[in-house]
Amino acid sequence: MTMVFLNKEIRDGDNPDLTEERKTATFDTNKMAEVIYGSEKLARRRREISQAVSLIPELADSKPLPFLSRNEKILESTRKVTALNEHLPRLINMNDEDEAWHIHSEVIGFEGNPLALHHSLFIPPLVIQGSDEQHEKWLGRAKRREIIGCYAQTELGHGSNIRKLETTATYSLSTQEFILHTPTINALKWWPGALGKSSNHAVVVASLIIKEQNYGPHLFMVQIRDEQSHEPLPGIAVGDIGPKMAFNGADNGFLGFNNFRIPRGNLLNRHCNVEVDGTYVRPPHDKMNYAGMIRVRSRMAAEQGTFMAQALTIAVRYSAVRRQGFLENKSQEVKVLDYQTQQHRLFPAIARSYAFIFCGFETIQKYETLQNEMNSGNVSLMADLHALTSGIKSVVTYQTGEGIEQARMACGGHGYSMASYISEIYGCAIGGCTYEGENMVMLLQLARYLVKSVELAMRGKPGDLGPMVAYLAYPDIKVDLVTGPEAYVKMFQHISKRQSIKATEKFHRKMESGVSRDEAWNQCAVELTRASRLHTRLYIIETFIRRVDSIEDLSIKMVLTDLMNLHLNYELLDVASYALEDGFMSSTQMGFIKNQLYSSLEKIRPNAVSLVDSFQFSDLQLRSNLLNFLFQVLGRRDGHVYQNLFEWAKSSPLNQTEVLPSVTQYLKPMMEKAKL
Ligand SMILES: CC/C=C\C/C=C\C/C=C\C/C=C\C/C=C\C/C=C/C(=O)SCCNC(=O)CCNC(=O)[C@H](O)C(C)(C)COP(=O)(O)OP(=O)(O)OC[C@H]1O[C@@H](n2cnc3c(N)ncnc32)[C@H](O)[C@@H]1OP(=O)(O)O
Ligand SMILES: Cc1cc2nc3c(=O)[nH]c(=O)nc-3n(C[C@H](O)[C@H](O)[C@H](O)COP(=O)(O)OP(=O)(O)OC[C@H]3O[C@@H](n4cnc5c(N)ncnc54)[C@H](O)[C@@H]3O)c2cc1C
Repeated sequence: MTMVFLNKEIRDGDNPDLTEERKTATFDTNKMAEVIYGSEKLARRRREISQAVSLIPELADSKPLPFLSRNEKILESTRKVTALNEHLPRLINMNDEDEAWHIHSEVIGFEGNPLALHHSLFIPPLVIQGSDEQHEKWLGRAKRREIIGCYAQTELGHGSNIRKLETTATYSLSTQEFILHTPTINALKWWPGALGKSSNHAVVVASLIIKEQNYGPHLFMVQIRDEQSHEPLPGIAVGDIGPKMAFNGADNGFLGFNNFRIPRGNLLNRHCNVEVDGTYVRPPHDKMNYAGMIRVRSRMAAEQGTFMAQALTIAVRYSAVRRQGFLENKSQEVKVLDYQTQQHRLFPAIARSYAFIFCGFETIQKYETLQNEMNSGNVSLMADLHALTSGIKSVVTYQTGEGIEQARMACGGHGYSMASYISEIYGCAIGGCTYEGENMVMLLQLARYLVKSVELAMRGKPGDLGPMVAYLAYPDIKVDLVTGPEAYVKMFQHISKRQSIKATEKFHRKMESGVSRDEAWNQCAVELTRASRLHTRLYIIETFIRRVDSIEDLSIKMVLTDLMNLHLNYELLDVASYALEDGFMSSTQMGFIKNQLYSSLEKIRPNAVSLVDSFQFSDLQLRSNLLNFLFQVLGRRDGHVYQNLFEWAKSSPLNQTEVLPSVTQYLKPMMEKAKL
């Protein structure tokens, strides 16, 4: 039975420790979900979709994935994604990307699947870079899933430095074709998700060569497999790159071309073109072909925020049912969630999840504005958004990795078991530190922008600074943190500005001493990446404050203010040395920040479980359901972890027989031999 108690859903038969937590919450989790996901409708749709999915047995896992071989994982993820394909039109609005993302992550989970990249990396570049005629030819087919595609950019020898990609697309004047070629082993495409065994099409990034001149990376639509037999087309070598740290339900692949010909019309040519006579038509921005990467990076804050939120949902629920050790009362052991160290481990990460999701939605909107502007020929926003998303991508992926690892440790030994599901989430999330631009490389992209901005400010041209970096020209006026969030922002601005200036000055000094520009840059790179991180963390703080300010519901605003204060104090404490160094922050202020942090932990404690419940991940999504098979169990909404852990262990294939061949073949003979 389900009853509503103080606006909170309490279910009969749940672990009483979790029920007690849900009763103490001061807010309604449905209302919080509306704030997290942006509207009542979006939050409600997620619940409706989860509910509908839970009634379709074939969408549940038929086996626990950690017990499967790689082939079985791929078969199972493909079974689910194709079954889902059949149900999709009934379950979601097919034009709504958020609904599509939600239902896929719910059904497929983190292991990846052969269609994951089709929607996130194959269709979007086709939309962004393809002309209307090309949309007509391929987009409908792709959307209907008549063809399956991937995004093939990275090569064995080059991923970060895409100007040096070795795959060539040489224009043949005589046949009006492009000839795709892989001149060396290093030039093999390497890593693209779903390329290895599943895709029959790829958006391939290759260096465009016309009359022996290299025009740099361009995007081409390439059919790589026969649509009937699924065999690679002649001139194509393609396969799987083997098991990875995660995403083992997906077939990341390699791809090589042996003078493989494609029609001239396969260059994605909305913004650039090669005419019949070989004349190259330039795009309106040099880096137009990189626009798709900005798009993916702009989505990563919200995405990573939800990855971390899933790990935290598991860890916080478990911490509320796990009892170990004593506080004052020696007759009953305490919930581990009552330990200050446990709270310090988990609550700042909850705050970051909220912060990343809020920041993520703002960034996605910024990208949509950019996309509309680009469509009408205005590319002036590209540089700003490239810098911003480069920083956000790097900071959120790193901090998400930290947060998930804390969640794992917070679950003690059971966190280390695959029954927790946390290792799978971790493996997937930290991939984000590398994919879509290695973090250091992207931080250095933002640093270019910061250095230029500092130079403008130094040259007395603060009016030329965009709103994102206007603070670099602000005067240093000491602040009293007691006055609230704005003072924290000013303190952070000082820290970030000082680091950007220090790094820029060091860079200038190096060049003045005769070191070349590139070498000077490299000698300052650590300081430059520090500046980028500080700038990005400041931006995330500002978006958090903006979001909380905009909330009208008082009960929600109060708990989010507690979470925001925790975030402000945690972030500032983490970077305080920068402000202590130049005396901008006093040791008294430092003590104040620490005390505020500890008091925030206490304030959040009664709301901790409801703060993670508010993300409204279903048990299926956390792989904690027992729908029609035993699966990961630690984050279950009902909190019954122990009996389900035992069931999980019993379902291990190793336990299907009492005596394993390893014993009969090796251990027994060894022991027998020892007796002689
Ligand atoms: C449906 C879902 C199902 C289930 C869901 C459940 C679970 C799964 C969840 C998630 C998983 C999802 C997806 C799968 C995972 C992975 C997919 C991964 C895909 C990839 O990785 S694709 C490959 C990505 N590769 C990269 O990002 C490469 C990085 N490198 C670069 O971008 C460039 O090389 C770099 C570093 C920018 C340098 O380029 P270049 O050398 O050309 O430029 P310069 O450095 O010289 O700079 C010159 C100038 O140009 C400016 N600039 C650079 N880039 C841009 C840009 N994009 N826009 C605007 N301007 C740009 C730069 O700032 C310089 O300006 P300046 O001269 O300073 O003014
Ligand atoms: C899970 C996963 C999925 C992926 N999916 C796809 C996909 O679908 N399609 C696709 O095309 N690619 C994909 N990739 C590839 C990915 O985009 C690249 O691996 C990534 O861009 C990093 O490039 P790299 O491997 O060349 O790293 P490298 O650049 O070789 O990095 C190695 C080290 O060198 C450092 N480094 C490199 N250049 C610089 C520099 N200029 N300054 C300072 N340090 C530097 C880096 O910081 C890093 O520490 C995927 C990768 C992963 C892990």
